[in-house]
Parts: sequence; C-alpha cells; structure tokens
Amino acid sequence: MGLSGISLLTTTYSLILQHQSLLLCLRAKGFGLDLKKDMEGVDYLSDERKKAQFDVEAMKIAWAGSLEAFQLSDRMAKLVANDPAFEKFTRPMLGRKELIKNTLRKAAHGWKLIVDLRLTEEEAKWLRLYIDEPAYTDLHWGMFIPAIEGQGTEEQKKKWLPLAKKMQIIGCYAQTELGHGSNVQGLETTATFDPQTDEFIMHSPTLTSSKWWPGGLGKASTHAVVYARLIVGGEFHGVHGFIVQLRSLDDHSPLPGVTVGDIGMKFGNGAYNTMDNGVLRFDHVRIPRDQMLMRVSQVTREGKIMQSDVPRQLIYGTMVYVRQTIVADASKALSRAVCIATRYSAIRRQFGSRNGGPETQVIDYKTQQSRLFPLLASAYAFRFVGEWLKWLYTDVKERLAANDFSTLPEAHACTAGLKSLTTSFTADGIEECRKLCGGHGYLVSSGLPELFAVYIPACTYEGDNVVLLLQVARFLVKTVSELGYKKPVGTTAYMGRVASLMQNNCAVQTAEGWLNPGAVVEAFESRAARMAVRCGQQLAKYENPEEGFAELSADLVEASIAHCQLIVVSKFIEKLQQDIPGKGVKQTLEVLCYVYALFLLHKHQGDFLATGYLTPKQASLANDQLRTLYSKVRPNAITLVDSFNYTDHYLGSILGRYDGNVYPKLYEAAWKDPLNDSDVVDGFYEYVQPILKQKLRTAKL
Ligand SMILES: CCCCC/C=C/C(=O)SCCNC(=O)CCNC(=O)[C@H](O)C(C)(C)COP(=O)(O)OP(=O)(O)OC[C@H]1O[C@@H](n2cnc3c(N)ncnc32)[C@H](O)[C@@H]1OP(=O)(O)O
Ligand SMILES: Cc1cc2nc3c(=O)[nH]c(=O)nc-3n(C[C@H](O)[C@H](O)[C@H](O)COP(=O)(O)OP(=O)(O)OC[C@H]3O[C@@H](n4cnc5c(N)ncnc54)[C@H](O)[C@@H]3O)c2cc1C
Repeated sequence: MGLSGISLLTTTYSLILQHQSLLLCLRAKGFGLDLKKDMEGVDYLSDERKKAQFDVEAMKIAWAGSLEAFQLSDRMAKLVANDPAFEKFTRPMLGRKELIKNTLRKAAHGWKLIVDLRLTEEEAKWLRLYIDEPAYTDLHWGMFIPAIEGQGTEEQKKKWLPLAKKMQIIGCYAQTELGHGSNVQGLETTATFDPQTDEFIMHSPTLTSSKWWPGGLGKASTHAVVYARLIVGGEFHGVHGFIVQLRSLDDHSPLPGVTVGDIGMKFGNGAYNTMDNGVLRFDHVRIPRDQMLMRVSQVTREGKIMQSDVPRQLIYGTMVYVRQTIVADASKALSRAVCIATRYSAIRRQFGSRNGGPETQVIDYKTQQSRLFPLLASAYAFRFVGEWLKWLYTDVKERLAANDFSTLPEAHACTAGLKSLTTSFTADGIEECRKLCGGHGYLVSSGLPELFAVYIPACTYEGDNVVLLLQVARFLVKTVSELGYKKPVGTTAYMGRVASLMQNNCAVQTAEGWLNPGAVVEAFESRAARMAVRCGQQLAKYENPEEGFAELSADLVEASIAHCQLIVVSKFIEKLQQDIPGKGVKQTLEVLCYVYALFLLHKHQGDFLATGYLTPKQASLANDQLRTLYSKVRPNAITLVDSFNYTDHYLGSILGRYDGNVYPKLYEAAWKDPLNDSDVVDGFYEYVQPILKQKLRTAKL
C-alpha cells in the first residue's frame, strides 16, 4: 500500500473514532452513560502534523525570538494553564459584579505567584498575558509606571516607582475626557498653581472635562497620572501629567473632592468588561507641587516655568511605548485566531465524499486557503515587525537618556503607523477567522467572539487608527518636502532614491520572477514613494497647507498605509537575512514572507497599477505565484500554528484544541450551559404554557 493509501486509512480511522466518541456522548446524555469514554488522548490532527516539512521545535524558537524567550514564555504559559484559579470557561456567563470580582481575585492570585515565586518583571509580564483577562494591572504596569519612568525626574522616580512596583499604590493613566480623546491639546481638566500653598489645584470645570475611559480607574486605582492644562500665573502652559491620589489607602473610599466610578458595560460578554474603565471629576483637589511630572518642564516654588532641553513631545512618550507593545500584541491576537481557524479547518469536512469515503477537509478548498493563509503569514509578519519595533524603541529610549532626540519623530511615526496597520488588520482578521469556522465560530466556546470583542478597541485606544495614520502622513509629507536638502534616513531612506523609484518600472516577467526579495521590496518602495510624492504635489496646489492636508486626508491615509506595509514587508525580508537555525525553518518562513507580500500586492493592486509601476500582466503573475505559494503552505499549516506554542487554556477554544477533538467537546460544553440545568426552561409556566393552552375565539386565527 502506498503512502497516500495509508494516509487515507488513518484519516478514515480518525473520522470513525470521532464519530464513535460523538455517539458515546449522545448516548451519555440520553442513557446516562460515561462521557469519559470519548476518545481522550487521541490526536485527531496527527496526520496533519506528520506532513510538516520543517522542524517545529526550531520554529517555536524562531517565533519566540530566542531559546531563552521560548523557555520563559512556555514556563509561564504552563504555570497559568495548570492553575485552576485561572479557569475562564464561565467568564462570558458572569454578571458584571461577579466578573469584576473574579478579575480582582485572579489579579491577586497572579500577584501572589509573582511574589512567592520571585518572578522577574519579564516573567510577570508573560504571566499576566497568559492569565488572559484585561485587568487594572495592565494599566498599572503598562502605562502608570512607564509614564512616571518616562516623564518623572530622578527624584520623582525614586519616590514613586518603589511604591508602584511593590503595588503599595495602584495607578492608571487618566488622559482621555468625555469631550476629548484624540485631541490631547484640547483637554479641559486644569492644574492651577497656587504659589501661596505651593500646590496645584486639580479641577474639572465642565462636564466634558470629566476623565472618561481610563482603565483601572473605575474601581481599582488609588492613584492616577492625570493629564491636565498647566496654568501658572493665569497663563496656559500646555498639557502635562500630574500624579494624583484618588482613593484612601485605608478604606479605598474616594478622597474629598474626587468623584470616581465605572463608565458601564462595553461590547461583548466577558471580554473587556473585566476592566473597570472609569469616570473621574475633580472639585478643586489640591496636590503638592512636586507631583507634576517634571522631566519636560518644571514649575519652581516661585511659580516660574523652566523648560529642560527635553522636547515637549516627550509628554506623549508613554503612548509611543504602549503603541510599540500593541504591535507585538497584534501578532499574539491574530496568531491565536489563526491557530483556532487553521486547526478547525483541518478537522471540519464538507462535501466531496466519493464512494462513502470522507468528505473534503475545508482547509483543502482554495478559497479557504486564500482567506486563511494570508492571515497566517500576517501573524508571522507582525511578530517580526514587532520584534524590530521593540529594538527601535529600546534604541530611542537609550538615545533619549543621553539627550539625543533625533530619532523621536521616526519612532513616533513608526509606532503610530504600525499600531494602526496591525490592529486594523488583526481586528478584521479575527472576524475573518470566525467566518472561516462557519457556524461553530459564532459559539462563545470557539473562543473567537470574546477574542474579537476584547481586541477591537485596540483600533481606538492609544490613538484612533485614522488619527494615527494622519500623523504618519505629516511625517511623510515633511520628508518629501525636505528631499532637496535633507537625506532621509531609517524607514524613509528609500525616499532618497525617489528619482529612480519614480522612473523605473517593474522588471518581473514570470510568476517565478516574483520570488525575488529585491523585486518585491522595489515594488513596495515604488508604490509608497509615488503615492507620497503625488500627495506632496497635490498639497503644493493649496495656498493654505492645513486646508490642503484636510482636503487630501483620505489620500494621505492611503499613502501612509503604503509606507507602513513597506516597513512590514522589508522587516520580514531583513529577518530572513539572519541566521535562522532548524531544518526547513528559513525556507518555510520565506514562503510565508512571499505570501504576505504578494497577498498585499494583490489586494492593493489598484495602487500598484495606478502609480504606473506594474502592468496588469505583472499583477496577474503575482497572483499566479500566490496560488502556488498557498499549495506550499498547506502541508505546513497545522505545524505553523503549533509553533505559536499556545496552550489550550490560552486559546480558550474548543475548535482550536490541540488534539482536534472538537465534536465531543462541543457537545459536552453545550450540556454545561446553565440553560440546560433543567429540561423545562424557567419561565415556561408563566409565559409559554399559557400560549399553548389558550383557546382562541376568533375564527380568523
Ligand atoms: C496596556 C494596553 C491597554 C491600553 C489602554 C488604552 C490606553 C489609552 O488609550 S491612553 C490614551 C491614548 N490617547 C491617544 O493616543 C490620543 C491620540 N492623540 C495624540 O496622540 C495626539 O494628540 C496627536 C498626535 C493626535 C496630535 O497631537 P498635537 O500635539 O495636537 O498635534 P500635532 O500634530 O501638532 O503634533 C505636534 C508635534 O508632536 C509630534 N508628536 C505627536 N505625538 C507624538 C508622540 N507620541 N511622540 C513624539 N512626537 C509626537 C508630532 O509629530 C508633531 O511634530 P512636528 O511635526 O515635528 O511638530
Ligand atoms: C477600551 C478602551 C480603553 C481605553 N483606555 C484608556 C486609558 O486607559 N486611558 C485613557 O486616557 N484613555 C483610554 N481610552 C480612550 C482612548 O484613548 C480614546 O478613545 C482614543 O484615543 C480615541 O479618542 P476619541 O474617543 O476621542 O475618538 P474621536 O477622536 O472622537 O474619534 C471619533 C471619530 O472621529 C475621527 N477623527 C477624530 N479626529 C480626526 C481628525 N483630526 N481627522 C480625521 N478624523 C478624525 C476618528 O477617526 C473617529 O472615526 C480607552 C478607550 C477604549 C475604547
């Protein structure tokens, strides 16, 4: 018997086993048989795993970034998965009060582990990630502490950071207001210096100045970094951060003059409702002068404003830091959804049965592949661009510490643009994964609805995605306008070759011709450069540049997307120039890299054609190559998602189970729903039976 014969037999056997276990479950419900007899321990995806053409363990390390990073993340994932305190199956069924209490309990348990096991900050970060429940701790560690680190003086850091790091105070980041989020300079909360008492008076003068949205503010935080208009001597001196105590450290009650609470339920069940996003108002609350974060500007005892040589934009520094982490998180969320959709697509069968044999695995449909594999490739692309962005951020941070601010504008543009690009794509990608799972994807037990509901605000928080792309556009327009006398560097270095990028057209003649990193990068560079230059030319026609910018903003957003996609493609290609150990690992990643690039080229072929860089024939050749690449991904699909090394606990999905034992577990889960606690539904006697028993008098009905 040939290999394909053996494989057919094993597949059929797997199917029979699945059907048998389903039958056992069905009987279990009907006749009280033992549910445990379903085929626990059988790997329904083992045939798929045997198809791998690369070393999965080595790919896990490539995904994690290093052996140490892999081991650390794996250890934390298992620690959480094996601890029943972190169970999350019932989360979407909990009411809001229970939900928040449950989250507080998990956060406390997590903190106990961190202290008892003496975990490092890096380990603690991974532990919180795998607990997988948005909580006040995200903002405490993710924004409150970084805000003090980035904007505090040495003295302020010495005072506040030990308290925060030992969790003797809990902090949040209170910037957004009811009336203003994107427009930070439009914030209305005031911090007025009182030279008599050497204090700032924090005040919310209008309803719209109420702080609105800060995570952790609603119920947990004792302190906040509050962004407010600095007023000294009756004059406005820009928006600054102030450390303000909100609640008593004894009984947690709000301090005098502070009104604080939760803003209410948000999208989805469970999901982001575990977070206490809050509202906050001040009625002339006094804080000592030294609680203004004073790295950028200082207010002296006499009420003089002193500017340090640190640029004003550093006030926005925490956002640069968090946007960078959000890019890394995009790859986690997308890879999680893709892992679920890929495993389930290999289990799910529809149509195509011949002679009573098994139906076709839906993953073998070319349409399924053309929707799923670009998402898989994007998860890897975002992982690597996230790694690069982390490097860029670390580099900027070191430069800032040495008072070199030259790379801050680029860091701002890259973090803003990539945050926007990756979160928008990931949010759409999770929803696509739900559709790829058909009807079962809509079940909460698929894990996808909650993942989607938790993820989508990433398109809004830390800067609305369109507003952020407009920031990139400003950076690009500036770069283009300076081309005559300033050499562009970093991610805009390609603009230095603008003349040739505008003139030269694509040389690819065959589908194989697209398997060339140089050809791919040049295509993306030419498209981005041409779109940016075109915007620059259009803008030049306006007398008032701001009016022109507003008028052309939709085109500017497109140009920014082209620039950011170029960054992701280039960083993936650069990654492949490194030494990546493991049999077949680099080759498999090369396939994914081409999938990512050619998928984008196909999707945005309008840009490539309209800018005149590609001919329709060359665009069509790229699409031909893409189909071939999908066939190369197919045998590796399951092991490529195994390489994310996600535990079943973290995935939280019956469809994405590692062992593929989907149907019995779906069936079992249905019976755990509280609605099935009784056969006759609550409310039947009040509301249903009277209808069934009614005797209608009218003949018409
Ligand atoms: C742990 C994860 C959970 C996350 C929970 C969520 C938390 C949050 O959402 S916190 C709140 C986040 N809020 C935002 O992101 C607000 C978005 N708005 C802004 O960032 C800014 O207001 C703006 C950038 C959209 C506009 O700033 P503005 O000063 O009014 O306007 P300009 O365009 O004139 O910019 C002036 C100048 O500053 C540069 N710049 C702007 N932002 C930054 C930055 N973050 N870092 C460095 N530089 C920045 C900008 O490029 C301009 O430079 P020049 O052109 O050289 O003058
Ligand atoms: C779940 C969640 C958690 C959050 N956590 C925090 C937190 O911890 N701390 C905190 O301070 N804030 C937090 N926020 C607030 C968040 O940062 C803001 O909501 C975000 O910055 C967007 O601002 P906005 O709500 O003012 O949107 P708006 O600016 O009102 O956006 C509305 C629409 O207008 C468009 N728009 C706005 N300005 C422009 C423009 N110049 N040009 C073109 N279009 C424009 C936008 O694209 C969008 O379509 C959180 C928000 C959410 C949803």
